[in-house]
Amino acid sequence: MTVEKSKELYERACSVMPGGVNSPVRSGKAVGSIPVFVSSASGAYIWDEDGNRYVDYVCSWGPLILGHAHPAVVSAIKDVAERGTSYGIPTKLEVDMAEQVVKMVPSVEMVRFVNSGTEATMSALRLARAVTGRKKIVKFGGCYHGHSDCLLVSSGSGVVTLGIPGSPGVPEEIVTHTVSLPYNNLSAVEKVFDEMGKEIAAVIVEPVAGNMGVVPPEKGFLEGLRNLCDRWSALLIFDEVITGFRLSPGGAQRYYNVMPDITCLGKIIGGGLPVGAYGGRSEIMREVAPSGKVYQAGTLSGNPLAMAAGLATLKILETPGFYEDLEKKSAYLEKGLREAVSDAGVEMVLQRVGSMGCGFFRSGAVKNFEDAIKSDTNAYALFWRGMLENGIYLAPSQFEAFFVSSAHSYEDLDRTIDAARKVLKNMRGKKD
Ligand SMILES: Cc1ncc(COP(=O)(O)O)c(C=O)c1O
Ligand SMILES: N[C@H](C=O)CCC(=O)O
Repeated sequence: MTVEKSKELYERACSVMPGGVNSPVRSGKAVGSIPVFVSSASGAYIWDEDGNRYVDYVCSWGPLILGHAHPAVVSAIKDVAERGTSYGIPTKLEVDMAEQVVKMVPSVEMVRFVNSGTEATMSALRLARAVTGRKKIVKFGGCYHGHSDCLLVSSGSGVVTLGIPGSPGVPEEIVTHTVSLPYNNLSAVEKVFDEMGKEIAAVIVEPVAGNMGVVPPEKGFLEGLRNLCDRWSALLIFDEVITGFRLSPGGAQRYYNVMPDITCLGKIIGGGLPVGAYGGRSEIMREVAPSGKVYQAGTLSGNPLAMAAGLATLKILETPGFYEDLEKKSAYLEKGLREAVSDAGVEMVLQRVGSMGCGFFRSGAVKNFEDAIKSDTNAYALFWRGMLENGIYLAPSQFEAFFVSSAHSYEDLDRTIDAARKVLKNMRGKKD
């Protein structure tokens, strides 16, 4: 396998873009590689500039639950593009899309579309602070909610992958109102509420953590957060940027049957185009300008191409049996990988919820960030490079998820399991 063209592009990229990429997680730094440069994609596959084909489990970091270039999504985008790409004036598509989201996500009665998950969480927090008249927010170590200042504390995703402790440029005064606690530790949350409950505006949580690898909520954790927020009149924000429309048509809130006050959405809602959204009960959402005073705006918000791609995607997700099929495929992959791990005698813990999962190179279940960072990242790097050589594209970080899409065939899954078996066997006793 040659990646000469990717190498050339990477050299050019590094002289004109920081680190050669437009988002840090794309860099292969953490796995001792250069990034491969993609030239095209279809279904479960991506092709790089050198013509190598890979089965893709990054799926654009989650949005592509239908796989790449799904015909219905492409056709919706083409159809709209021919009539204009942006107006900055309301469209019927935005109304259709908002109605669709309200129909699918149980706790959302009104929604505002933005352009990214970062905007969604940032705006949700502003709204929560305005509604409660309080300043403090509680988040959890290893959860990632985008890169807005007050949320870049004990963050997952690229922040942990690249070993960045916080971020220079974020003033201390801004993060003094952010309290970070261990995921799945309800008594730590209780303690903080006992100390400063009347100052806490909101608790923001990834209902399944997907940015420190994949860490499911322990039984009672989400319910406990709901109860504490109710007791102290704080708002519960579910950051469903990853889990929204992935775990069920109604996201993690439907999957676990725990309702937040505000839901942040992104990724799948845009069908592969840049969209985010935040929504909740009408009485809360009416506080957003122009019906209320909480300011939040966007030149391209509700962009017709993005609305069309999102709507086409969400409609397909309503097909009866869609999530059952995805679960079967994901369980098949998990079973095959478990067998490969056990046959190879390598220490790897597989954690999966629905079609998102990850393998931590360590022993024992991972319940929080502390556990996750004890993984052997050198072993992951070795595994990643081996899988790439065998035509399987995984996230270039131990602390990200793999995603199964409806486009992955059982043949693709078998190919992945065979590759893992071969790579893991070769790894025994070897480290970076
Ligand atoms: C849970 C979660 N929240 C928020 C974000 C931020 O979204 P975006 O990258 O679209 O700004 C991400 C991913 O990046 C995410 O995984
Ligand atoms: N883990 C991030 C989102 O889920 C990865 C996306 C990015 O930051 O580029």
